[in-house]
Amino acid sequence: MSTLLSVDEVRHYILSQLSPLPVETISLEQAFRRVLATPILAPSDLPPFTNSSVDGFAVRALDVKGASQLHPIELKVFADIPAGFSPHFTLPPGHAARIMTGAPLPNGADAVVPIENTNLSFHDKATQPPYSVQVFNPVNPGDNVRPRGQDILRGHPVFEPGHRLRPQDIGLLAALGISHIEVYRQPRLGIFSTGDELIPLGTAPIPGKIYDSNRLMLKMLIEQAGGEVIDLGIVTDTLDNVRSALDTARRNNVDLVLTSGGVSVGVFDVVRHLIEQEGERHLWRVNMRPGKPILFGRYHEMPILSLPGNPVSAFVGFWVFVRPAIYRLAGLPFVPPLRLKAILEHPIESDGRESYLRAIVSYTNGQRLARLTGHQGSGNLFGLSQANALLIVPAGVKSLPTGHEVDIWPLDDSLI
Ligand SMILES: Nc1nc2c(c(=O)[nH]1)N[C@H]1C(S)=C(S)[C@@H](COP(=O)(O)OP(=O)(O)OC[C@H]3O[C@@H](n4cnc5c(N)ncnc54)[C@H](O)[C@@H]3O)O[C@H]1N2
Ligand code: MOO
Repeated sequence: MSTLLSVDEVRHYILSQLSPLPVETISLEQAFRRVLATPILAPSDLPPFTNSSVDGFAVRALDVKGASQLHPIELKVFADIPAGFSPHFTLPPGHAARIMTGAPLPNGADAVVPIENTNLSFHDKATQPPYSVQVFNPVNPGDNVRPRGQDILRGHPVFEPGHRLRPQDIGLLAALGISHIEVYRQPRLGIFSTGDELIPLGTAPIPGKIYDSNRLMLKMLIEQAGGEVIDLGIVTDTLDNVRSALDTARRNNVDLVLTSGGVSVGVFDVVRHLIEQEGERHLWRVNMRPGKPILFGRYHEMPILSLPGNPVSAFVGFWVFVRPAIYRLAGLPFVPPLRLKAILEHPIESDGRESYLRAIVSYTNGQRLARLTGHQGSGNLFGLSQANALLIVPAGVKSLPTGHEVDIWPLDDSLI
């Protein structure tokens, strides 16, 4: 048997064949999970003006020096500053201005006394400001004041290119008044499943046939990774049908085609045959379990990544190769997936390929413990669904004893 390529070699090669997609301008409304293509510098200070962090009275700190519960200091209330109002006056010495949280501090004032430290209670918005206020506590200059630019100064870098926008980032850009941004175009992936045995969901069971589970799973995985899906359905095992699906993908200008099934050594493994005869097969078969017969190539320039039909092989192949490929197209830098350590609860046998086994990892006495879920056959989706991590056995290793420390990939956030 020819030597199999290593997982790292294959991933490296696939990434070298793909580049970030062209840049487009979109509105911030559409920006969730999109990847910035240009740096963003703060166009203005944030907050844009010095303002109060409490509801209370803006004062000159010197005026309330020595104030106490027994000896309050009384100040005349000069004005009212509701949020949204811009005060065009200077607070005269010996005076206070009623101010609401977020409202601009008037010139002359250098601190705010919270309403709780005065003889007054909360007023509703419509209430006229009182004639005077008694202050029970002193304040230092700057107390309860949020200076202009405290959060970020104009011209300061906010985000670098390659940053994927989260809700809080979008909130920040909105606060800065940025309504449009330049991002990499979202990767568009065409997907289809191959196999004469496949029937679509919603049809009655037929002897010898199985439901096409890969397409739905891969569709969700693509969307989770930030890609857009062009669903090309189920394709039966003929060269004509596979060619026609690939041509449809080309017409839809997909950035990458993802297929499942038909890449092993069977007579009906038509995806591989078609790519070998009418496209370019760049690589095939990786030293990995499950997922060995993965194929990468091109069909009339269009990159194609073909995953094995076994559902767990398709899932693992996606995690190991397709997700990084989508990230590359999306303009994200390659970051190796987060690996954590766990201790084996039982011995493990492997076949020497780099293995991604389905595991349940739990915390006991501050340690992560790992055990395998059910039968590890690459067709067994239940075992995958039970797992909260993939347990990685390195290439060349055939057995690991109880207590051995292994690497795991969390499949959900509960382990992080
Ligand atoms: N003689 C050999 N046979 C096989 C080898 C080998 O090296 N020598 N490799 C095995 C390995 S490893 C894998 S993985 C599979 C992959 O084969 P294919 O990619 O060609 O996939 P299929 O044969 O089409 O299907 C495999 C398996 O998966 C089921 N399947 C396919 N598509 C779907 C789908 N969309 N949803 C659910 N299940 C699907 C299919 O019915 C088969 O059971 O080859 C081994 N054989
Ligand atoms: O590589 Mo296959 O994916 O072992 O099942």
